[in-house]
Amino acid sequence: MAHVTTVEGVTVIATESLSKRFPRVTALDRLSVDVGPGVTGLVGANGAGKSTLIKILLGLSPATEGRAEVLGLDVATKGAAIRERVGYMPEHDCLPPDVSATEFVVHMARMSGLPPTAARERTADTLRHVGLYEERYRPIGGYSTGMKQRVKLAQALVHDPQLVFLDEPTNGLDPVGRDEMLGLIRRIHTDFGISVLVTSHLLGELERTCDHVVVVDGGKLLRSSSTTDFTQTTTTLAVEVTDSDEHPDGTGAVRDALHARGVRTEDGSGLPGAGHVLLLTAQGEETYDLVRDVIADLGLGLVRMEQRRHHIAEVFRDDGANTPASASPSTPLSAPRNDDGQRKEAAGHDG
Ligand SMILES: Nc1ncnc2c1ncn2[C@@H]1O[C@H](COP(=O)(O)OP(=O)(O)OP(=O)(O)O)[C@@H](O)[C@H]1O
Repeated sequence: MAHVTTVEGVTVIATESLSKRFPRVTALDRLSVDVGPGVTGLVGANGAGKSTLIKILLGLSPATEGRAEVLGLDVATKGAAIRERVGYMPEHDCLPPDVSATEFVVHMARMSGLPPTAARERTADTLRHVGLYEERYRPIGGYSTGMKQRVKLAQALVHDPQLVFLDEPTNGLDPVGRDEMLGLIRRIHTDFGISVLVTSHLLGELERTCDHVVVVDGGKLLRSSSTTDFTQTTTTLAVEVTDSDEHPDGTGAVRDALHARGVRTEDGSGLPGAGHVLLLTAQGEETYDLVRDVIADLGLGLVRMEQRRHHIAEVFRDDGANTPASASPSTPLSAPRNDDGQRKEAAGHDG
């Protein structure tokens, strides 16, 4: 296990062969992973072991085997010290309906040891930061899901932690609410320098938000790498063109013209984020020139021509059994199952 400190570039969370067995289920199975500063996504299907890992890292639930450190503190013996330094946003709705956001967050700040005045000031700042204004004086019971998620986020931040664990913070939010929450999460790190471990079963949103992504399935580590490695630039070119009166299927016309010049293409329409696009392998500058000339000769407009990037979702392939699989043959991924043989809902891509 790496030496752990909060200095940029080294590990803030480290686990070594960490296992958690319940009577019928192995929730974590010899998980060894190091997480550095920044925003890290922990992605996996429902039941993959994400919440279990967070509870162990907070010192709230003992591991069956293995060990883990958070901010250099051993989770088995230093739970209280870890919880002083780490904020936690739980997955499920756990807010008291009859008190206001201000009352609740002040209470949580006081529980964290802040004196009364500091607790009130920090609460006001934090609620403003998460986007709760006048409504912060109303009882939480009348809040929307998005507002409740913001209150849960605020209470995780109010004691100015070095690190926060956010368990499925976008759960139950509509696309706009999800984007707002992801923006807030990003700013937790950029504005305050707080490191973030955020869980989700939606791969696409982690791709946009995180510096680093850890993928777990059936309690096992599938992959841990920087988001840029996940979304590496490939030599595949994505080309999208306009249609014209002469060529009502502009894409088809370009495809035929390229085929006539010996360039193979694929239809990329089914890929995440792709519209009506052609994919082809770039063989250097000549390929760009050829595509440009073909489009110009046909009198079509070029909408975009860009190098395609891998999407994190490509580490998962639906082969009928929702089996996670590798994006490349060089990183084979197993398809472990829990002890009870069940596989829960597979991790999805939110487009
Ligand atoms: N206290 C418990 N007793 C028995 N089994 C448990 C307990 N807590 C979790 N599990 C099981 O351990 C596995 C991992 O659960 P966990 O909640 O960590 O998954 P998760 O990845 O967080 O998914 P979700 O987002 O659905 O909570 C699941 O099969 C779950 O049923």
